[in-house]
Amino acid sequence: MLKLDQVDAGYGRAQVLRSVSLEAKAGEITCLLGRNGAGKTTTLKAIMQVIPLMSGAVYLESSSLSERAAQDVARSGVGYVPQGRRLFGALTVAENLDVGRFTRPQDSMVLEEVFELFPRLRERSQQRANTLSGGEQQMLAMARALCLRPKVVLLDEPTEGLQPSMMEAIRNVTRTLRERGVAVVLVEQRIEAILDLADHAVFLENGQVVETVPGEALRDTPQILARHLGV
Ligand SMILES: Nc1ncnc2c1ncn2[C@@H]1O[C@H](COP(=O)(O)OP(=O)(O)OP(=O)(O)O)[C@@H](O)[C@H]1O
Repeated sequence: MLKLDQVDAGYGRAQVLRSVSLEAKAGEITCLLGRNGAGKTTTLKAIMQVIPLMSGAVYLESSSLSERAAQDVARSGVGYVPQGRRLFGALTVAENLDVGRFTRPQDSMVLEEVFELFPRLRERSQQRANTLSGGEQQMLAMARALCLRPKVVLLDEPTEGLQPSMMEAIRNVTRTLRERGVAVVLVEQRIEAILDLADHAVFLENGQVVETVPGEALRDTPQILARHLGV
């Protein structure tokens, strides 16, 4: 579904990613793991073309996303939920969702479908985003990205700072996306939040992919986590 082929990318002249190749398949959760500063967020930004590639390519199905504008990448089927959520705080829940649907109104999710996934947002549809709890804000950020019915969803630390019940709600929606055939790319610091979700894990170190393992290996072989994350 989504493929990175030997991607080099960074900020200005500072190269962060070095020849990163990975694949995220439909109906699977691919976890990007690595220590602080390993390049996980930078990988998501390179997929979205928020930062330009120095070399290599990113493909969605067979079409190249390289050198497209970020909003074109979103329109062509990649939903991005960045760290920190980036909501419009002064707008209501419903208005934030309208922004999500604005670029492709004809086949975007109707509000009813979004609210089925996130019932809590239905009750708060007229509430301003900046008055929502952290967990509700994360739900809104995910809901907004899902409005365009993406084929691929990139989630950057979606459970960061959330209490367990909210964390579980986010994890459940992530599972639902997998069941619906979406390719999910998940960045998480908290291993316990992804251990049972991962279909594949890709370990990054200093901007390079150092190992890719299936989810079962992650669960059955604790040495893998110890080796790469020191946990
Ligand atoms: N806007 C930026 N300008 C310059 N360098 C940056 C920028 N953003 C990140 N970097 C650098 O790129 C490297 C990778 O950062 P990145 O945020 O991708 O790591 P990460 O694996 O997501 O880390 P974390 O788990 O701490 O979020 C780091 O050395 C970081 O300092």
